[in-house]
Amino acid sequence: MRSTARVNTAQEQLNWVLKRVGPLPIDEVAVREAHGLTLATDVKSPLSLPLWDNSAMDGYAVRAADVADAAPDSPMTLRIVGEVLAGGASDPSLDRGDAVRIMTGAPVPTAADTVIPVELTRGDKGDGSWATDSVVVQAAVAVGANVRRRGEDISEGSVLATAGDLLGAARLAALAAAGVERVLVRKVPRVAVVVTGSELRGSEEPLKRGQIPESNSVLIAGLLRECGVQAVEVHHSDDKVASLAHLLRELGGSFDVVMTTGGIGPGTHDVVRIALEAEPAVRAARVAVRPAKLQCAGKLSGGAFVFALPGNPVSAAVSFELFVRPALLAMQGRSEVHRIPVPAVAEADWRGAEGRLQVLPVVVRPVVESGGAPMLSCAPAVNPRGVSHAVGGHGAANGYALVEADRGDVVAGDTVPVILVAP
Ligand SMILES: Nc1nc2c(c(=O)[nH]1)N[C@H]1C(S)=C(S)[C@@H](COP(=O)(O)OP(=O)(O)OC[C@H]3O[C@@H](n4cnc5c(N)ncnc54)[C@H](O)[C@@H]3O)O[C@H]1N2
Ligand code: MOO
Repeated sequence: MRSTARVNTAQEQLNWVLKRVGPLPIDEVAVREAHGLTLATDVKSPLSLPLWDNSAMDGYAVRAADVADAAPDSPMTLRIVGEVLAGGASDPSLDRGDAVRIMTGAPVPTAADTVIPVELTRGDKGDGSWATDSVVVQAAVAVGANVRRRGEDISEGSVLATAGDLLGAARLAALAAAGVERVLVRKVPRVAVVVTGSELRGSEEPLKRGQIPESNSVLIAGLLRECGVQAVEVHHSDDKVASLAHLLRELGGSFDVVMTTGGIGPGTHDVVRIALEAEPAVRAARVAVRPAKLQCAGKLSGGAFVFALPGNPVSAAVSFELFVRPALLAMQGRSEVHRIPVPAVAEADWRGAEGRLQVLPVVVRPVVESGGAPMLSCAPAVNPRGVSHAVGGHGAANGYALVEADRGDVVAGDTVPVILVAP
């Protein structure tokens, strides 16, 4: 492992990481199994949506010209010559003065051009009731009213989804509606997480002096799920350099990404840093960001990309947000790997990070100033003087305020960029 001589900016560190990761191979999966995956190719719609002209209302399919003179004082009576239900394949013909009962979603007969909702007609039992043999229309209707035209939503052959799209519920429904059964997606990285620290108590063990409950694996596994990595293998290292180095070698050969937390400081027992010293393509960097200034990342000899994150829980979370999340999305071939900062009004004063990008966990909420436009406000979720260990307050944060290195302190009422990170 080598160490950077100078302090990098967060952007430089991110660029360094992104240069060393690329999209994983492609898999073919059923649309119904593809939720949360990333599309690997553009998909053109094999069908037009709607597939054919169909009714937007329960009512009568007519020729608008036949009822052009209808009015409350000169109603017109139409002869009912058929009925089409949703799913019905019939195409009844209409002569002048004919109507066909039609239900929402049913194909509009070729000979009709307009649908009159049943509420606007008089039937067997008066206004708005259904008619058996003839129906009375008391108003003219515009040609094409209540007809959903073939292809008005999506035309056959047009691009329905683009390589790099996250396949969320709406996108998958669009593909399913267009008759797409299978899609090509990027493989999801296989990720192993190793937590280190002899002070960490496993679940259900009693707490002795000096011990704390282990929480970083819960944090990291959750953050991984939030960027598409569902299956995560978690290891608890015993804090011996030799066994950790052995574990990292093993995991490095069978995973795409290995993440560790803790043990990268300059301390005498910072075993991750020591274990990674033998890895030539891993780099220890000091980054001008607060928290999360210590970053070790790079390619393990076995092939996996390693992120050795600081042990402090909020530092680990911020490292994940700044460097790991974009890399994992890039590996999945996602077209957009960055979050979009939005402006929010600071609810309190706080000290900036003097020469470092401050990434402060905040609670972001919508506010409506009297008479003004609605906007967002943000309040520190943790004490800005001691962020990196404040795992409790961090739990309430739904975003991070990004205060640039040269900006100085923040004063209540200032506008600051925030990124929203809640799932
Ligand atoms: N002399 C210096 N000391 C420290 C420096 C420095 O530059 N010079 N940097 C500080 C910063 S910044 C950080 S961040 C930490 C990095 O330390 P490590 O990555 O070695 O982390 P640990 O010492 O192992 O742990 C730090 C802290 O986090 C708690 N922790 C660790 N793992 C977990 C876990 N899985 N679940 C919950 N909590 C965890 C651990 O108990 C410590 O309190 O170094 C500073 N020191
Ligand atoms: O810089 Mo450490 O990595 O914040 O808490």
